[in-house]
Amino acid sequence: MLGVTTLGLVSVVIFLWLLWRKKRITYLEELEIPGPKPNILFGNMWEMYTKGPLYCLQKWIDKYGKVFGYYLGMRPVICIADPDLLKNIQIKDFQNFINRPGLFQAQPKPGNKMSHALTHVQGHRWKEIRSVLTPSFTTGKLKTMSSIMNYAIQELLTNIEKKSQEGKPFDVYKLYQSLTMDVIGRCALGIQTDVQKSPEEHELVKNSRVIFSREFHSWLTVMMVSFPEIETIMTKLGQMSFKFRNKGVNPVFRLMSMCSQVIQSRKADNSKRRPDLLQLMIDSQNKKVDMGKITADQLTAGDEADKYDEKAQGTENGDIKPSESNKATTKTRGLSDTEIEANAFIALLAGYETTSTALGFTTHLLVKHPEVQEKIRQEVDQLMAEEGETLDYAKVHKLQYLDQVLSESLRFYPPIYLFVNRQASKDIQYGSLRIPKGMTVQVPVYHLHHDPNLWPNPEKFDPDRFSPQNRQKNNPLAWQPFGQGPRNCIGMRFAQMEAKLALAQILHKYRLEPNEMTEKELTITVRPATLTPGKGVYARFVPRN
Ligand code: HEM
Repeated sequence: MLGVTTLGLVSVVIFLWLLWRKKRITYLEELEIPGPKPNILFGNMWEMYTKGPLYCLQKWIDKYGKVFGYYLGMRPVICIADPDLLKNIQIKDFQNFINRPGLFQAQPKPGNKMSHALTHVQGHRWKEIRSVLTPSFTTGKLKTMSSIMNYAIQELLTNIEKKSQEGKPFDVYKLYQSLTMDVIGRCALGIQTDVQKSPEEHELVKNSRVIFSREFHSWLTVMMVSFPEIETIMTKLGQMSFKFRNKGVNPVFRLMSMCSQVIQSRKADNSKRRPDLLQLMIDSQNKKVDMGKITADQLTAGDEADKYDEKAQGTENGDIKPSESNKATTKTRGLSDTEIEANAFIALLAGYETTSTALGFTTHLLVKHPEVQEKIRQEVDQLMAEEGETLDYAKVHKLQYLDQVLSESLRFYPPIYLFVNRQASKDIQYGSLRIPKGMTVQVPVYHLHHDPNLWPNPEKFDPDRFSPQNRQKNNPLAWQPFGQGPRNCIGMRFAQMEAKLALAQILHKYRLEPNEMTEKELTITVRPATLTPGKGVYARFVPRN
């Protein structure tokens, strides 16, 4: 009797659960947004898992157009590959799309430190934290950082020389990972690590590599998004698998605790003050941040002149209006200890992963295009002959062709392809498209970058797309390696300067040629949000005479 009752109850629960799921996966249909048919268990995640997200998103764009909906598990997503619509969402109506939703996981729970990191923090607090961190990336700060970057780049060059002399092919992507960890450690947190002395062994890089090691093609990701009910269990399993691959140590906790030690030691000793990101966060604790003065435009990282100027009034970009909350705010509290820790941690990871990947991708493209290498070399040689061999912020800005090459490399291989997402904070209508409150809007960065209507002959690597004359023809919203709008990448100018300083100095010293390990077509590993060279990046570094 008890058995029958239990069976009945279980059946009812399963029935209601399936009913709930059925309701969820008809949501986009109710909104009349076209898209692939979802499955009651996995939404459209199963197809993405088996065929890969790059393939699926392209197929769906081809079939349903530049605005379509699909289900990442149970989460409905509106994917928008139309730059005009994106301009509204990311820039004009930014105040209604401030938040970046978690895609594969719900937002970290409030107790989780990561919920305080700039990448995850929500609403008004995001603006406050971003306004504290933004001055770390002003022109003045970048100018002082170029010498620190150069110092680290010399160590990279020494490593390349040593490896080349050993005579065996080596993966230069790994050397780039140590470089970018070294640079971000020095520039953001003021720590001098010997990370480049032992590029394959250092604890900082080893832990970070594990954190970024998960692939999109992972059953954990599929289960996490498809069954939000068991997200906590899946998160625990994810942590266990991290620990398993990292000799029993949770790499997130390890890096967090390293950051915490650095913060404590800086706070304890005033003589350790430095003009860096960490110091700005610590100093904010004794101040009130005046949000009344800060506009959305000032928070947008851009490669033109500084926007973060206390005296600046109004907006430089006519499309960005100061938001309601900007107008209304007054002085607010600085960063708490937890916020400092979370943001030190995220700066370390963000500064390390993407910039090294961009350097790796660009190196591969340069090996394939010796004529492009040669043009950069001529530009660098000429600049160095006229202004000396030590490069700095101002000199790097004169390397116009190198800038074109980096922009084209970031178009061709955007290191981040599935992270530029926004969440609607209220119902909003664009023509026949209704975006309801809470909906996730996704920018398919890779596909925008390879859209033949936006980039003629998109599979051709052609730095001339970004020449001063041609640049004006490009739709600015069609180039999103760093996202767009006030929530774009805060480290954009930092990353560009670091990559250009490194490339200029490598090419001044070496000619890059293919060797027996160089892949004709680079294997790309598709991770949940990033693309990385799957089998490393190999080149012969031939010293110039
Ligand atoms: C080539 C290198 C880099 C690439 C391709 C890149 C790409 C991105 C992208 C696509 C976003 C999301 C933007 C959006 O949603 O509109 C982002 C956000 C972010 N990036 Fe980067 N990034 C790079 C380097 C860096 C560096 C060096 C740092 C730190 C110094 C950094 C820190 C951050 C942070 C903190 C955010 C979150 C910003 C916010 O939500 O306000 N990134 N990045």
